[in-house]
Amino acid sequence: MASATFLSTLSLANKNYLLLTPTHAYAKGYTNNFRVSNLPSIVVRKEGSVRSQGFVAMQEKGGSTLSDDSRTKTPHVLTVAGSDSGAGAGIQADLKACAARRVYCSTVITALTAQNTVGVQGVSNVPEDFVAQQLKSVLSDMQVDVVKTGMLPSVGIVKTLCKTLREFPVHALVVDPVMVSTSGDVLAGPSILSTFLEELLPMADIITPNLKEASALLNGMQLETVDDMRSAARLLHNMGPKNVLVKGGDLPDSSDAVDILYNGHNFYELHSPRIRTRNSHGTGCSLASSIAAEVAKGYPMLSAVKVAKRFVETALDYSKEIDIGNGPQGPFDHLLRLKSHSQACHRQQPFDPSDLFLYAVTDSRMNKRWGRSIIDAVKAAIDGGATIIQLREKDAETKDFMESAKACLRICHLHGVPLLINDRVDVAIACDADGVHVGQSDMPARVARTLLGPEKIIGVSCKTPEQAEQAWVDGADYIGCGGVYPTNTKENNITVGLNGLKTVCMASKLPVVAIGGIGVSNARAVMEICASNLKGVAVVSALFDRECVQTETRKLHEVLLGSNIGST
Ligand SMILES: Nc1ncnc2c1ncn2[C@@H]1O[C@H](COP(=O)(O)OP(=O)(O)OP(=O)(O)O)[C@@H](O)[C@H]1O
Ligand SMILES: Cc1ncc(CO)c(N)n1
Ligand SMILES: [Mg+2]
Repeated sequence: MASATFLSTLSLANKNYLLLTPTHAYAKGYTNNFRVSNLPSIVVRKEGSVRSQGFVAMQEKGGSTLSDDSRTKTPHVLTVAGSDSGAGAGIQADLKACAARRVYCSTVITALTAQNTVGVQGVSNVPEDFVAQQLKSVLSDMQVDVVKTGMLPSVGIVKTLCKTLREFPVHALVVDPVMVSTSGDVLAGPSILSTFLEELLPMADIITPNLKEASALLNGMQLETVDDMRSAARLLHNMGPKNVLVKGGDLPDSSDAVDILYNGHNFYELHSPRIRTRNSHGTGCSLASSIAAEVAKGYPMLSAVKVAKRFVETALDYSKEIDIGNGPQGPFDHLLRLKSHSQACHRQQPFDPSDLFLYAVTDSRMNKRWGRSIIDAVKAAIDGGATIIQLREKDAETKDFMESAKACLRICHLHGVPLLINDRVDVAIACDADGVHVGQSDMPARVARTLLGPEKIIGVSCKTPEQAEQAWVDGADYIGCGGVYPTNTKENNITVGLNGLKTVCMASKLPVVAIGGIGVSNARAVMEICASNLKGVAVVSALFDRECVQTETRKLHEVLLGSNIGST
């Protein structure tokens, strides 16, 4: 939409900079994060006249960046749409889709709708001048890359938008010509059609009508087949938008959800399997927002549409069982997070330090030696009284490890026992384990926390108070301290002894589990160091390098029950 012009040249730190507006810089591809790699670095001043005037100072070729002054551009979509109180469509869907697609989303609200899974019970338009005020607030301050429109309920609002966009040009405009909700309620009446066609469509980089909307824009043309969708796309393209996506979500008798993209040169027939679900309210808004998000990241239109369609399909598939509202069309879950909480067997319990009481750590070599599978080993340990399981499978192939971990997780959850994965944060994520245990040379706990999120359990092996302090700072949930006694399970492992264990316990607020050479004969001595945060013992050989895992676990359980764990 915008043509780039350099506004002037400026000298900063004895180097020459070209001044251009952020929008122009974007339009020319001069930004760092838009995949235009062989261009000079962009410098945005944090304070002072350059930034506050809304300009981007771009260093001339060959120079270096002003490092402490540089800012990375965050992809930004502005949605101009109606609010849906049920939060399945409209502004709320746009915010969730943009969050899921990882771009920033600002919002200009054009109307409030009282809406739920049954239908639309009421609509109240926002006054035109207040829509104008919202648009100006956002566009005059923030560097919006893409504007996406949804419900534009009056001619005045459409005109206001077009006027403001001429004043504040953006990189791209995505128009979802929302007219009628799936429940059949009118969201923008026929009175807006002529302004829509004459003013808004010619400015659009893409329009995304569904079958009914394409038909309304084309004077009631009948659309029943994919060929009809192609004809409609061509006719709509003649009205000025650079791309047309006719969505076939409502195409009768089609096993696939087929959309037609036309860019004036080529047709692309985009298929995805049709998900059988009640929860498809807001697919159109979400698709358009996701397209806007990908364009804001710098992707070309065809890739943006493909990614967006795949995202909607994945989210619909994921959300099939979500049960919200009593009407015919429910919302779906953009962030793919709701299901695990609604399924009882996956309910994540908060970490309970007393789970460290009898901590069983599997070992692939020992299992092999005794001819048992990892699943049998875990079952036997749980039957014997293990209160937490860690899978430590140093030799396993990743694929096998993942499959066994999933099976073990099911068993552990049936018994209310948490399952942790040693070292392999990727495997923990892939099988949605309860957490990980990492050593000093593994992935730092702080990084694991970022990847796993706030709820998962993270344990760290520590031998010293300094390591224990770092584990706390990094957000670990517990410390594994050892080797308390010499052990063959781990090569070159320094033994810290009971004194080392006590020192770490005293130095930390975190719960501690002792590890290394511990078994029935010495577990009591370990627990008798009397540190209130020593919550249990972790055991490998004493359980798994034995003929009967269940019997050994039970014996250890009895010894621990007789000790005074965490009681002082
Ligand atoms: N059941 C489904 N399975 C897979 N994809 C679907 C399904 N329903 C719709 N889609 C896809 O979702 C996107 C949105 O299309 P749809 O025709 O549902 O838009 P819409 O009618 O504007 O939606 P809204 O209810 O938000 O107004 C399209 O890419 C479409 O192909
Ligand atoms: C507010 C709003 N915008 C768009 C749609 C279309 O899904 C809807 N139902 N509600
Ligand atoms: Mg729609």
